Amino acid sequence: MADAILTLNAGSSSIKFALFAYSAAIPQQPELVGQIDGIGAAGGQPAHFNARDAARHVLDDLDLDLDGPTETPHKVALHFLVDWLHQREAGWRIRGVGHRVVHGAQKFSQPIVLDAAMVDALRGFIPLAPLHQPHNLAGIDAMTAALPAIPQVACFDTAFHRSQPELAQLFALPRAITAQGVRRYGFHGLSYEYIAEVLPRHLGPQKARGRVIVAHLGNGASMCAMKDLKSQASTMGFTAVDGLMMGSRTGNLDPGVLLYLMDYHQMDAKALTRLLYKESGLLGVSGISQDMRILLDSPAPEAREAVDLFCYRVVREIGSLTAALGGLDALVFTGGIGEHGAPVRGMVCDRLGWLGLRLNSAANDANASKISAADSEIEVCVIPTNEEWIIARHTANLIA
Ligand SMILES: Nc1ncnc2c1ncn2[C@@H]1O[C@H](COP(=O)(O)OP(=O)(O)O)[C@@H](O)[C@H]1O
Ligand SMILES: CC(=O)OP(=O)(O)O
Ligand SMILES: [Mg+2]
Repeated sequence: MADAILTLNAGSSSIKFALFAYSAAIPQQPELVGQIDGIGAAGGQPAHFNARDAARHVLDDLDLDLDGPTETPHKVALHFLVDWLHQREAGWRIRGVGHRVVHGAQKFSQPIVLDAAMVDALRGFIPLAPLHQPHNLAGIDAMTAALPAIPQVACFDTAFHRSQPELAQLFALPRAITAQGVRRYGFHGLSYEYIAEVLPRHLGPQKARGRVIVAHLGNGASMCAMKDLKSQASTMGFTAVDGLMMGSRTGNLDPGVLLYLMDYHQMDAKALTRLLYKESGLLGVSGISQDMRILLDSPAPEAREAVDLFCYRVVREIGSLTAALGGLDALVFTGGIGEHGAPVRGMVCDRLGWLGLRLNSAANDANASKISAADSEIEVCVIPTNEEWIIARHTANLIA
């Protein structure tokens, strides 16, 4: 039996997992990788499970009915996954489980080995990330129950941003509220940590340490301004609803809109949470879907407007982050939309000619790793992210 590290990334509508061979240097490619997505989808749509081996051969691909009499769809999905892994992991001995945990607040700026007190502390951050933290914790609970003797490690989405200058983390609130931890945290840190690690290979060591914006455009979307491969600023703030427009989240919003909805539409915190996180973004503006692929294929003007607004907001925030960095040397696209959405990258880059950015359209259409033209003043890259590998490596280091 060979030793392995299991990683779990339990998101708002999906659970991603990967199994890595455990060695002194964890390989970037997992032995087993898969996901359950479409968890809790509207209209009774089934969830979907897919798993592939190291050669990317499909091991299983099936619809899942997660409706249970008592348990939430996420919990049913986790039970399915634990059973499936039990059957499939034959030949592997799991030595540690690494979890993506979205919020570590000010308390955690490094990955940690979990114990009961730590898990309790993480539960205290649920109000800061209502769409993510409960699912992260459900994943930790399920794996602790299934593998009680195996160390569980939490890797935080917020940790990478703790290097930001104080001004980038502050809201213009009274000090007493700031002191309670109401500050800008930033998320998708495991993805940015991966990009920072591989960036010198793409840009060369010198430019990689320059002024770089990384656009992580997935279902959740944010951008990170980096210098010296460290986070200087991010579009996400106190929670993962801030910044860019997302699949079903608003991104930044005039706080006056919330006051208006509370005062004149009697919406309470629960109703506003649903509105801001689940009913807005690409889904709310298009009225069709939160899936960028569906909107790009749709002839409906509302779909077009949703995509246009998404790109416009990315461009506006690139302007803001460029100002924070004092200029721009390179732009990196990652995440599902960033890696595969050539039309989105094209629309964003076409609006950045004022920065001296020139796109190589053929390279962009081919999802090439470098998509800027030879005469572009800004180098533009597409780099597939690998949050799972970052989690596996931290886990291996901590349990060694
Ligand atoms: N070929 C594609 N073109 C455009 N968008 C795509 C493509 N493939 C995936 N996406 C989009 O990527 C998003 C999901 O990104 P992903 O990073 O997997 O999300 P998350 O990890 O946040 O669940 C969806 O909006 C999906 O439509
Ligand atoms: C923090 C966040 O938005 O995560 P995700 O993209 O997985 O929804
Ligand atoms: Mg993601």
